[in-house]
Amino acid sequence: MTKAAVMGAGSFGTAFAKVLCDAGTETVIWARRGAVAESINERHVNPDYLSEVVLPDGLRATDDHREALAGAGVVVLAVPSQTLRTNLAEWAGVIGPQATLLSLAKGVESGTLMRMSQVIGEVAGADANRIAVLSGPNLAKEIAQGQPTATVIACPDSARAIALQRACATGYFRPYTNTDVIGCEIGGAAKNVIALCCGMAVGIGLGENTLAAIITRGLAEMTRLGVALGANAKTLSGLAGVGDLVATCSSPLSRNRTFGERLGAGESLESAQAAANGQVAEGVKSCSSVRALAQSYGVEMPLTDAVHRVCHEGLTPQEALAQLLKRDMKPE
Ligand SMILES: NC(=O)c1ccc[n+]([C@@H]2O[C@H](COP(=O)([O-])OP(=O)(O)OC[C@H]3O[C@@H](n4cnc5c(N)ncnc54)[C@H](O)[C@@H]3O)[C@@H](O)[C@H]2O)c1
Ligand SMILES: O=P(O)(O)OC[C@H](O)CO
Repeated sequence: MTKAAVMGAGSFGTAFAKVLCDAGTETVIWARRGAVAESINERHVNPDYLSEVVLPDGLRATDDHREALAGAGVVVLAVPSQTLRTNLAEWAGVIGPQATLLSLAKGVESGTLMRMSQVIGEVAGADANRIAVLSGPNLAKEIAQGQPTATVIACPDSARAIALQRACATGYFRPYTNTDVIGCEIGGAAKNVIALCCGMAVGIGLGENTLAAIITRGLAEMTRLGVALGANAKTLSGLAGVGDLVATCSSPLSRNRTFGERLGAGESLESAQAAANGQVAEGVKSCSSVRALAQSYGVEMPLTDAVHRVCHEGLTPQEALAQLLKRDMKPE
């Protein structure tokens, strides 16, 4: 049976490692800190993330990446998108030549404007058929509690996608397959930015009409970008697009929405960052890379542009909102 190595013991790495174990897949999780690995092995608890969840007895943990990766047929990359390149560079030499690389990260790399599958291909020297991405409405805490959840596993090689689907399907976790890696990745990266925007609206004190408008127009702009990059528009209207957009924009569990809410309520970027307690709100960096990617393809993304200007150019959320409403009238 295939062994899976989950590289990263943050919220989603921990929740997904539990899913793999519950699906009957032999799983080892790599944690940066030895104390975290020790706690998972001895007390079946990750003290830093989802600490209220009891992890399966069968989940092994280590802070030694060589030990985690030895013999792994599936390597799950569960680190933030802006550190994936550096992390993977350390690990690439010991990943098996046939292993499937599954990215959980939702972001576009700053500077290179690469999607995560592109970063993985470049750093690991892996063929696109070996690289898969998982994306969908997947709030880690709800998954760890065993709440019914669906997701998408996208890989150009359908057989690998099906093998991954089998490796993580449980009574509460239902993965669908897709070959549209670009659509899934753009959905995952762009919805974090739209969730920041929704959070800002909530922080300002606005209601459901505004949120529905942001979600719907957010979907329109992320679909424009995805299609320009070669995605299938249907992917963006599925779980990895609309699904994730709705979950992230609506849930107080979302780090991106919560971060936006703090900005909307008048907190500074630094103060919102401090309150995040080291947990990643990917949209804060990806708003700039998604915006730059869109600009390079001549795609208009007014909400993403507004979020970038609030996060990085000193505009207040109220000013950004006023500017959005002043844009030229147009047909839907
Ligand atoms: N949390 C969720 O609900 C969720 C769901 C779906 C997808 N994701 C995506 O999964 C990815 C990982 O998210 P997460 O929630 O596990 O994040 P997190 O902040 O909870 O954890 C990040 C993990 O990466 C590790 N790490 C390794 N190298 C690092 C470095 N140089 N800097 C910072 N951290 C480093 C940290 O130790 C930690 O274990 C993100 O791209 C996120 O968008 C998260
Ligand atoms: O907590 P967030 O905002 O990173 O969102 C988590 C997941 O991506 C939701 O699908």
